Amino acid sequence: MDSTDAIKQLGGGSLLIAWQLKNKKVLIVGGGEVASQRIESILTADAIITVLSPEKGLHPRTRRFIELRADRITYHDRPFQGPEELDDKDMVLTALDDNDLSQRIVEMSRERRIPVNAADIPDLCDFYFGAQIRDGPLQIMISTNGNGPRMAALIKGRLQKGLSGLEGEAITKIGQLRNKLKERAPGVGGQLGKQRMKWMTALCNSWDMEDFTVLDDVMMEKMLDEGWNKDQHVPTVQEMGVSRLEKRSSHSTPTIPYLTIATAFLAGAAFSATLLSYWRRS
Ligand SMILES: C[C@@]1(CC(=O)O)C2=NC(=C\c3[nH]c(c(CCC(=O)O)c3CC(=O)O)Cc3[nH]c(c(CC(=O)O)c3CCC(=O)O)/C=C3\N/C(=C\2)[C@@H](CCC(=O)O)[C@]3(C)CC(=O)O)/[C@H]1CCC(=O)O
Ligand SMILES: NC(=O)c1ccc[n+]([C@@H]2O[C@H](COP(=O)([O-])OP(=O)(O)OC[C@H]3O[C@@H](n4cnc5c(N)ncnc54)[C@H](O)[C@@H]3O)[C@@H](O)[C@H]2O)c1
Repeated sequence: MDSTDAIKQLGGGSLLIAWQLKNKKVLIVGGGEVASQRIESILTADAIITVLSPEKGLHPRTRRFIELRADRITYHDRPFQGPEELDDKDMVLTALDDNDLSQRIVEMSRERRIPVNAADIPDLCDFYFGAQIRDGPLQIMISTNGNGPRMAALIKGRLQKGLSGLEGEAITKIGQLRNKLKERAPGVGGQLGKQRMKWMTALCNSWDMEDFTVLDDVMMEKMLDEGWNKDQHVPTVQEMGVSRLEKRSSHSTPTIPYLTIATAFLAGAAFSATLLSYWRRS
């Protein structure tokens, strides 16, 4: 990537970022199907939403969001009135069947330097939405940079097939462990920061991702006591007594992924007993 040619050729894409919208004010103009998808995405990001649309144009999903999430959504049953609608807003989204109005709202937003997305005018968008895969803290966005939104949805399906469905849980556990580590080794940057990063990186690299899902509070403390606190040793799965007999292979199979040896033994014993009694009867 760092070759001269590669550096000279950088460009033509968009910046992929995880925008932090918590408690920011988002205006959505329009209440149809696309608006309902926007509301879902924006609610996920904990923003405060204002929806503007005549009541007769509301999609049933939009209606449901408005009814059920009054804590986050203010709804106005009226058409867009003018630039004052943009006062205090941190982001503006249009999802309108009126291309001219959409364009004017983009211009108004631009004058006020408010980031704006117009669902019907890609060329004027400051950012695009993408197909999303979410699993707890794991967020994957697929973007075709405006070329083929349906393709993004199809690629999402492909990627989902390759995930175990346990990644989100594993990441949650890693997040908890990182917080505990930061409590033991506080501070930003410096030598300690480097050591912390090295330990976390080595740990993440050496365990199977799914193994992290079995960690509980006690095991995390043990890992830090017997790992980090002892010369920053990276504990192995075996040292931690993590026993894994079965790994969930597909996103769509909601089986219990981990069995303790005892449970597996009991299950095995019960199976053999059933088999034996069947043989005796026949
Ligand atoms: C990914 C997704 C996310 C989301 O919307 O949340 C998304 N569109 C989705 C679906 C979808 N959209 C359309 C179809 C019909 C088939 C087709 O046209 O392909 C389908 C398929 C379907 O519904 O299955 C029609 C369409 N889309 C845009 C226009 C305007 C235009 O292009 O002029 C038109 C009318 C075109 C026309 O009139 O012909 C524009 C945009 N749509 C984007 C995102 C941005 C680019 C993202 C990217 O390139 O990756 C961008 C640029 C702006 C934006 O919206 O931010 C979501 C799938 C989510 C999922 O299923 O998981
Ligand atoms: N980006 C995407 O993913 C995507 C996908 C499909 C369609 N689109 C485009 O997005 C737009 C919206 O699609 P949709 O299916 O939600 O359309 P829709 O017809 O269901 O919704 C249009 C909404 O605009 C509202 N509206 C109209 N005039 C208004 C005004 N003056 N003030 C406030 N609200 C007003 C209506 O009440 C309605 O709720 C279309 O232009 C479509 O081409 C984008």
